[in-house]
Amino acid sequence: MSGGVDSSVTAALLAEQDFDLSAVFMRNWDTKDELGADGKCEWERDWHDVQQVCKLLNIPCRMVDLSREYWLRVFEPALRVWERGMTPNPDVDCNREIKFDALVQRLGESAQWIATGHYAHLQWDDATHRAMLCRSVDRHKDQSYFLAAVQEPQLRRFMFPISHMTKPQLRELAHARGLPTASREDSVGICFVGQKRRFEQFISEYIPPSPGKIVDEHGKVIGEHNGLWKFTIGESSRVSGLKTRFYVAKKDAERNEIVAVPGRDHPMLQCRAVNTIDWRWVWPDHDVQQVLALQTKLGGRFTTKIRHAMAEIECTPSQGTSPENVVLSFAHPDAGVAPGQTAALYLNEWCLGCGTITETTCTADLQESASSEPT
Ligand SMILES: Nc1ncnc2c1ncn2[C@@H]1O[C@H](COP(=O)(O)OP(=O)(O)OP(=O)(O)O)[C@@H](O)[C@H]1O
Repeated sequence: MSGGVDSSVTAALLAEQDFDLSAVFMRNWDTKDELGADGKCEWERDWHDVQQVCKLLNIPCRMVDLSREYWLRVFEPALRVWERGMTPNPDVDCNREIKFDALVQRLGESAQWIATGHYAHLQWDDATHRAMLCRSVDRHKDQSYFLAAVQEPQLRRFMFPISHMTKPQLRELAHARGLPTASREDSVGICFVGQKRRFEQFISEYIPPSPGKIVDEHGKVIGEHNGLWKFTIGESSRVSGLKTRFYVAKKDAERNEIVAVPGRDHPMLQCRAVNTIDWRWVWPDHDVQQVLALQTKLGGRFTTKIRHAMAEIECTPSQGTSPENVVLSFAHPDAGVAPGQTAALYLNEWCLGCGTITETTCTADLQESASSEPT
């Protein structure tokens, strides 16, 4: 339980059934001086709420400290990715490394099943008796994207009891049960950065400034920046001294340069395909050929999701130049796609796994290669 309303309702639903239940709160962050507006650490407030809910439901609860594991396996690797000018997704890594691995190891045999308040659905495949990770009923809240790097042997021990509910239904139920967390706002952003702390201020405590140039698409210097990680691809940004807004099209880590373009519709912002590596298929024996064969068998379409909040893009997966490489070609261009991000692949409702984007191909790249082809 996290202290949020989703895991509170999860516990309440299970408490009404015949389970031998106990709650676990993970403390993932150790910094004592990061206080919220009320003078309490974020995790202290969360732990307090977990205890309140458990008291009401009459279930035992305990705290486990996984801050060391979180630091080593999620936060430090993410810092290295930000430093290289790329965009990691620590929430995907947190599920893979911490909730579905370090926590499971720590609980050992003491827990036969583990339930969380994720909006995702596990369906059981009749033929193989394996769990299929699927979207939840609430499409808007669906969190299967964050679980795309967790593999089936880990997933099969989990339950997602709120997968059939929408958030408004869940809040209603929380109020009806008188849960003290019923009105708690949804958590936003990276799980360890408290809601009130701004991302930039937080990360700048860990990554030193690294000044460099901002150039336009022709390489002309138009401004300066203080660190690649402060800029997000696709984001509109002000360059001091210039009146018009610019959009970040590219971050060049070797030159420590940002390429900015003048309009949101610029061809350098329109991503048409991504090259990905480090694939984690939810069913570990899957590969590109197998998922293409699945589509032939089951029908339907492939889509990819690159950020939680982003709309899905219809795509075609194909084998890249090496066995580790998967290329996802988009049916229509999309903005704001960046190296480092996690691309999850879906076949209809089924989330098949995810890879890490190493390279993007945009409309401008395609125009360039077409114009350089011999006529
Ligand atoms: N610190 C934690 N300790 C134990 N479980 C956690 C913790 N953080 C998250 N979880 C589990 O993972 C689920 C998803 O967490 P996440 O932070 O992504 O979602 P959320 O939608 O904000 O959920 P909630 O409303 O329960 O906080 C939670 O519902 C909870 O079951």
